[in-house]
Order: sequence, then structure tokens, then C-alpha cells
Amino acid sequence: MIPGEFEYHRPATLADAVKLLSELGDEARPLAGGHSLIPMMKLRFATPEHLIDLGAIDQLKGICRDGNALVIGAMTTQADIINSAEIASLLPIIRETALLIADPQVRYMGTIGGNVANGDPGNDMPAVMMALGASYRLEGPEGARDVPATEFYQGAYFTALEPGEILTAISIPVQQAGHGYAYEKLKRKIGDYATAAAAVTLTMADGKVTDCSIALTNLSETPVLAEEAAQAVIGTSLDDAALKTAAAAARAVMSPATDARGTTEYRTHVGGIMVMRALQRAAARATA
Ligand SMILES: Cc1cc2nc3c(=O)[nH]c(=O)nc-3n(C[C@H](O)[C@H](O)[C@H](O)COP(=O)(O)OP(=O)(O)OC[C@H]3O[C@@H](n4cnc5c(N)ncnc54)[C@H](O)[C@@H]3O)c2cc1C
Repeated sequence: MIPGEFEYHRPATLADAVKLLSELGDEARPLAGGHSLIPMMKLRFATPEHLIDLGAIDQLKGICRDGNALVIGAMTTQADIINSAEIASLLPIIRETALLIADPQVRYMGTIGGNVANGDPGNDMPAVMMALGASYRLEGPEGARDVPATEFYQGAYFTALEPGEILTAISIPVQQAGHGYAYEKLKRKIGDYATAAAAVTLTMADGKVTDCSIALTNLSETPVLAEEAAQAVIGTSLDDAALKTAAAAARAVMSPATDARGTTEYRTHVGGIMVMRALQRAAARATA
């Protein structure tokens, strides 16, 4: 359980980090909190020759309001997110999700940027970002571009990041006041990755759903937006029939592997239950 040899770099600016990453090519990897990358290196599933630590780049840290969006710097830790008053009041589903990630030790080191850039289908934040309509700012040798979270994930550990690019920030539209939200995660024990999880945001008027978004964690090779499931509940009061229709539509886009967390059939079954629970809890929280 000892990583292979590597050279450690700690650039002070984003420009230097991008330059290093571009010059060193495939053999270099950005290092954020290290709580996914270092375990992978210890198992020799990743053997980068150069680690480019982003920890000294202040512009990658912090949370700020930009018009109708909250912008979270990539090197903001899960603990910073949990302690942010702005996140708690404007985007509470992000705080709820951060509290379900691993344990306090991991959350003090693990970053939001590392969580969404990693491409691990078991990471919790990507589905939440999809449900919220977030976009990722990527900066590389050719300049900056914004990619919607829904277009970022291409396969397990494959993302839209091009060689030399660093994910610098996440921009998330502030949700309507009174919106309902819930992240439901089934896990085998505290600190584990999801067996199945679902993120829901919705708005209601006169007891009926007017807008809804549903996304799934660890139920496919990538996080998935369950668009038909969300459409199925619009205009309903989320009665039993609507919940069951949504669960069936969500199950239709799930394809979890059989693994230590359960068989494909079991994980698909409980995935539908996570969708129903998240819808019910989100509706109970909606106040508009
Ligand atoms: C015991 C344990 C339990 C865990 N349980 C969960 C869980 O339940 N849910 C969950 O979501 N996560 C879980 N994690 C993972 C944890 O949340 C990680 O911290 C997170 O996945 C990666 O964030 P990081 O900052 O540590 O990134 P790192 O490990 O440093 O990096 C991860 C990958 O992303 C790349 N990367 C990092 N930052 C950037 C960037 N800004 N731009 C481009 N590429 C970048 C790195 O090169 C690397 O390939 C767990 C980890 C541990 C050790």
C-alpha cells in the first residue's frame, strides 16, 4: 500500500498549474484533497509521475454570489460547504449531501472540485450538480470554457476535461425560494459510498408539482439525469400512482453493476425506492 515514486509540485497560481499540467502531459495529475487519488495510487490503480498540488492557489477557494448563481471554488472543502451560511440558506441540498459523504476526516480534506472532477460514479456531488443545473468552469492552455454538469460525465472516470485543463469553479443557479429538495442515499454503513442514491429538487403550487429535477448516483457508469421520471410527476400531487410511475421511469435509466453492494436487480429496486423517498421528502419541504 505504498504509492509509486512521483515528483511533487506546488504552484502558487492557476496559470502556473495549467502550464505545468500542459508541459508534463499524461504523466501529471492535479492533486486536490487527495482522498480519492492517493488511495488509488496506493493500490497502484493510478501511477502518475507528477502530482500538481492545487492547495496553494487561493483563487480556487471560497464561495461567492454572482448574480443569480452561487460560485464555489474547486478547492473548497466539503467541511467549508457544511459550514457555509449561504449554502445552507440558498442551496441546502448541497449541505445535506456533503454531510452524507464519508466521515469528518475525509470532509476536512476532500474538495468539491475533486469530488465532481474525479468521474467516480460513486461520488455523491455530481448527481446533485446535475439536478441543480450547475456548470463547471474548466481552464486550460486554450483558455476557459463552461460545461454543464449534465454534459461533463462520459463514462466511469472519463469526463469532458481535456489535457492540461483544471476545473476551477462550479456555478450553481440559486433555486426558487420555497423549493423542495432531498438527497436520499442508501449505504451499507456510515462512511460508505452509495448502494443507490437520488437527488431531487422541485417546486410546488396549490399542492401540485410545477417543476422537478431528479438525478441518480452510483446507478450507472455515470451520474444520470432521470428526465422522464421528473416529467412524470409534474402536474401531480405526488400521490402513490405518481410516485410509482416516477420510480419505474427512473429504474428504466439505471444499469448498476452487480458488486459488493448488491446485485443489479437489488440496486435497481432500491434505486427506485430512493427516488420515491426523495420526492416525498422534497415535497414535504416545499413551502411555496
Ligand atoms: C474512506 C473514504 C470514504 C469516502 N466516501 C465517499 C462518499 O461516500 N461519497 C463521495 O462522494 N466521496 C467519498 N469519498 C471520496 C472523497 O469525497 C474524495 O475527497 C473526493 O472524491 C475527491 O476529492 P479530493 O479533493 O480528495 O480529490 P483528489 O483525490 O485529490 O482528486 C481526485 C481526482 O480528481 C482530479 N482532480 C482533483 N481536483 C481537480 C480539479 N480541480 N481539476 C481537475 N481535476 C481534478 C485528480 O487529478 C484526481 O484524478 C470517500 C473517500 C474516502 C477515503
